[in-house]
Amino acid sequence: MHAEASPVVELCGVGVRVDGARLLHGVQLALAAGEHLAVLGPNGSGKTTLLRVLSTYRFPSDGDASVLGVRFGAADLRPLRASVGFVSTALDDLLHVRADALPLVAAARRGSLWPAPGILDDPQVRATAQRALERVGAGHLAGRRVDTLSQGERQRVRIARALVAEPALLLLDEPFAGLDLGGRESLLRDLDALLDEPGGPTTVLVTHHLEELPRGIRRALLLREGTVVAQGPVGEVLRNGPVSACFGLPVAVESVGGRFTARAVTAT
Ligand SMILES: Nc1ncnc2c1ncn2[C@@H]1O[C@H](COP(=O)(O)OP(=O)(O)OP(=O)(O)O)[C@@H](O)[C@H]1O
Repeated sequence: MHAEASPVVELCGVGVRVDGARLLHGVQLALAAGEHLAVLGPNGSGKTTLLRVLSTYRFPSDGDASVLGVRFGAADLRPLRASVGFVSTALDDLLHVRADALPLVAAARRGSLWPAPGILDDPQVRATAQRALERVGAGHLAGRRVDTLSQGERQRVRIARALVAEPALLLLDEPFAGLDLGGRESLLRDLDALLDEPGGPTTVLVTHHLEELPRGIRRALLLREGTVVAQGPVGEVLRNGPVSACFGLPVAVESVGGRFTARAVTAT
């Protein structure tokens, strides 16, 4: 078990190389319990690779990594995985599943995709799964078949499946991909509430878009070509200079009421 004071995430000089390609290089990161981080960067900058390291499924080629107090290479990482929720449409197992949301969420509590017959007979399992749906504003979807849900609704079911195991670390890879403006804003509100929960999971959210940061995320890390361009409090990192350097074009960043917007600046 990890000590209470251990950082949730600690990366020291972490690099990932695959077949001679350098996907990440020299990443330093420390996250304490309750600190939420946004990882931003252009396509191919290494965001998903970083999440895979944090999920413990990608072992770094260089440097030291610890998640929830367990150091990579020093202990079996598999038991740790139950405490890390990883939500990604790339791992999409929910697109064609002909089952209702509630048993699917309950199944995730046992680490499986397909709900075993009678899984909801246990009132505690049922209540836990219902609560996980409610935490992401999806309690009303409990009896809906997942393959009939909209993108935004299905995304909530994915997040509920991650939450039902009570993870200490929640990794969200582009949670707003495919959502329209209303869907994005609605999911943002639900994530805001989740991030504000006392004792809720430390969350790392990957996105390309500054507009997609819940207010509860107070730290940001900018990646470009596998290297950290800047990291720190959102108010310091999400500024014209660092964001322009990260995306490789002049960008004007604005912040209104804790939300950010970015637009490319064209020469007139
Ligand atoms: N197994 C692999 N072998 C070689 N290169 C890889 C492998 N996996 C990823 N890459 C490359 O590593 C780079 C970083 O990929 P990654 O998916 O982490 O980027 P990303 O920032 O999440 O991109 P996107 O925003 O497009 O999803 C990309 O150039 C990608 O092509």
